[in-house]
Amino acid sequence: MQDSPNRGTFIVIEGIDGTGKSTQVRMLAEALRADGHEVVQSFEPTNGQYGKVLRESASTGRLSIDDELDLFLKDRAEHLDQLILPALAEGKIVILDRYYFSTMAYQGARGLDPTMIREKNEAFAPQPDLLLILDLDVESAHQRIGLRGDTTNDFEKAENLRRCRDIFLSLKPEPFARVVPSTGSIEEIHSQLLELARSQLKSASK
Ligand SMILES: Nc1ncnc2c1ncn2[C@@H]1O[C@H](COP(=O)(O)OP(=O)(O)OP(=O)(O)O)[C@@H](O)[C@H]1O
Ligand SMILES: Cc1cn([C@H]2C[C@H](O)[C@@H](COP(=O)(O)O)O2)c(=O)[nH]c1=O
Repeated sequence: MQDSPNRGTFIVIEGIDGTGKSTQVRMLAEALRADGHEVVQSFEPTNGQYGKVLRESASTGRLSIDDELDLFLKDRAEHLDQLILPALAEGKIVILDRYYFSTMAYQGARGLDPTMIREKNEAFAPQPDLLLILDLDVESAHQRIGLRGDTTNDFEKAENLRRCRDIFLSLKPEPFARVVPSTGSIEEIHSQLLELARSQLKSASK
């Protein structure tokens, strides 16, 4: 899909469950607003009609792989249409907690070909300007999920997350991707992400 001209900046934060994505999306959005930017923050799966079904399936039992892929694609198309593309067209910064790289990783970990998943997504979903992949070993990620007060769900089984992590790391050579180790403190990781985002905004304004 072609990028539209005069658009805002599209930043995506990815990684396996428990790496700190939601924490960092919130902090990055606040810091960029403090810099004077208009920022829209959001997440996938959304709380829309398709996203709700997917969220429920994490505790009630996963759908068939075909139905799961179909619903993630529909949820994303609706998200792009209703929120992401309008905000970018207005020149805003959009920061997402998960996007189609999660589909490559999680539905790829269930056996689908990540390249096929990517092609299906990129037929309608624009690439982000900056993809920040938080990387953490599965054991530490599970500890953090436990500290948050949650038990692990059907998407978060250790073997599944190991495969997801490998697929996320396979994206490292992409020119728009940066892998950031998530082993440091929340503040340390925030500083790194903010520096990468500011540098992206600076190069886009040249
Ligand atoms: N760098 C860090 N060091 C220690 N704890 C952290 C760090 N980052 C986040 N946490 C804590 O780990 C837990 C999980 O963080 P968070 O919910 O942001 O992760 P997430 O990647 O969004 O998870 P999920 O994908 O499951 O929604 C939270 O309790 C958060 O406070
Ligand atoms: C976008 C997307 C998400 N998932 C999975 C990954 C998570 O385990 C759950 C819920 O997300 P949250 O960030 O923990 O709230 O959904 C997926 O399998 N495929 C996707 O495309």
